[in-house]
Amino acid sequence: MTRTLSRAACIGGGVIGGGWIARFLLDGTDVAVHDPHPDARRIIGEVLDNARRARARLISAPPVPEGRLSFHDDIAGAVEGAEYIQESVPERLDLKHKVFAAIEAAASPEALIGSSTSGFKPSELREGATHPERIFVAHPFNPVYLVPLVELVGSGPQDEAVLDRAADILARTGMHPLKIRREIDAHIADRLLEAVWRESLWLVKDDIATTQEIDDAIRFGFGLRWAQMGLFETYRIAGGEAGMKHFIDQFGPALKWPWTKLMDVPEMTEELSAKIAAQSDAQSGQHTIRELERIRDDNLIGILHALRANGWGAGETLRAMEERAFAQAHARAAHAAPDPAAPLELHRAKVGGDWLDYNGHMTEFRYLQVFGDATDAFLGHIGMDAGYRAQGLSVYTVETHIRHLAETGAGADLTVRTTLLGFDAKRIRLHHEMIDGSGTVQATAEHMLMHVDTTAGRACPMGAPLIDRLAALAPGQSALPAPDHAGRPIRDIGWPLGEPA
Ligand SMILES: NC(=O)C1=CN([C@@H]2O[C@H](COP(=O)(O)OP(=O)(O)OC[C@H]3O[C@@H](n4cnc5c(N)ncnc54)[C@H](O)[C@@H]3O)[C@@H](O)[C@H]2O)C=CC1
Ligand SMILES: C[N+](C)(C)CC(=O)CC(=O)[O-]
Repeated sequence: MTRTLSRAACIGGGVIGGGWIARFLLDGTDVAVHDPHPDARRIIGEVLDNARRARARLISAPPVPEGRLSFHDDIAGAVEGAEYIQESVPERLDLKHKVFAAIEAAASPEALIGSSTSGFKPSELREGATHPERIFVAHPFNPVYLVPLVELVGSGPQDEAVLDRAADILARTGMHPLKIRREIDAHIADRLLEAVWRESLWLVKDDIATTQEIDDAIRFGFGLRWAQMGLFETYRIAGGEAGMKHFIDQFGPALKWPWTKLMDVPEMTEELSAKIAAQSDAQSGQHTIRELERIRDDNLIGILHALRANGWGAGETLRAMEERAFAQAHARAAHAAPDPAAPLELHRAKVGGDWLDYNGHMTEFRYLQVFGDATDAFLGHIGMDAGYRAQGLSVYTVETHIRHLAETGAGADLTVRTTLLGFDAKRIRLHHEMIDGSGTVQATAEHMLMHVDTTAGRACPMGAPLIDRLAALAPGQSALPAPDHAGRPIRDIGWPLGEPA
């Protein structure tokens, strides 16, 4: 299992700093924050609420125990003992220099210092620094707790090692680090975004389109394509069978046509600013910013889930993050020391909003998912880990009986209590009880598992440590009262009609 960053410091906890804080905390890292804003705790708390909600919907693995959040009156207090420091103060170079000076005065010499800057180059950020080589750009995207990209920029080849260390740390939090080859104002993504932004300002200024119409042109059209194939792959397809070469031959000359004002920025007068703000209010003013954040988050999660299902782009980053969360959960289960004379609590889950069916209840396959994950947690607990499976040995479920006992709704915090109902050389019989936060039993499941030689494709006796761990659990587990429904089939209701049941 890869190691979680133990302590991070976040200097600045606004829109972006708040997102960083959430990403680190929800990954189990302790986060020390300095932000002089009088409402910093409230604002960060609200961002965290949205981030927790999003994370529970994003990945089905049991949540990693959150890190500890602490607030500090000065930068020195926040950076003390931090392995990784992220600066997210307003985009002013003089302010960033002051902040770096305060960080350097108190931070450990090994600590990495990333800056969220959208536009400044590392060489500018480093002016006056005592250890300039460890200051680099780590430019994230809003919301930082959901969007995986982070652009990493150094000042030259000598910074490779620092960027590699940062990439390793940030990849472990589920990010997709993109190392930029050479420093440049506004890195890669903001240069692209600024081009679209400048054209959009012209369209509003010249009364060609409103903010709503421009957003529709993006979200009903090319914006849908960008999340999955970007620009060049999309245009390759647009070249037809002849591909990119044909595309360039056809549309290359258009770049000389008067389609674009990209080199020319409209002056941001009071009038233009007020016009944009009024149109934006008309477009979205019915929602609070926090509501808009939740709408955005739910849509992003849906897109990420679709990409994960297709094994594509940012979906691959999500899959890796989820696998890591499951591996951490299984490792926790393997090291857990629950009372062997009581049902074993080895798995937890939260019901995501997209887990519901048309009745507003948790949909059927999610029950099997939660019970399946609880079985995996149990198997991890008795020592069936990746190393065991690598020997060509595993466990297959050969029979399942689920009872649905309550109307499990969105947001329910589920705990699964597992009882070992029996085992022999090749089989394990398990009972799971799924309870919600109030202790109400939502569902139960009984499974028969078969130990198999996966290469030969047939059942075979279990090896150590499984059989030894099962034997150790047996005295306590067999003393528990067996559930009265254990071993019962679904009740006969009489068939053909009229025949006694
Ligand atoms: N907002 C965005 O969409 C993005 C912003 N960024 C970059 O992130 C950085 C921060 O931007 P935002 O979060 O949008 O700004 P913001 O204005 O929302 O937050 C800045 C925070 O820094 C705090 N602050 C001010 N002086 C401070 C100091 N001396 N020490 C500690 N905290 C201090 C403020 O109280 C505020 O909470 C900027 O460099 C920006 O370019 C990067 C990606 C996206
Ligand atoms: C507008 N912005 C330049 C601050 C945007 C970014 O830096 C990245 C983002 O999240 O769009």
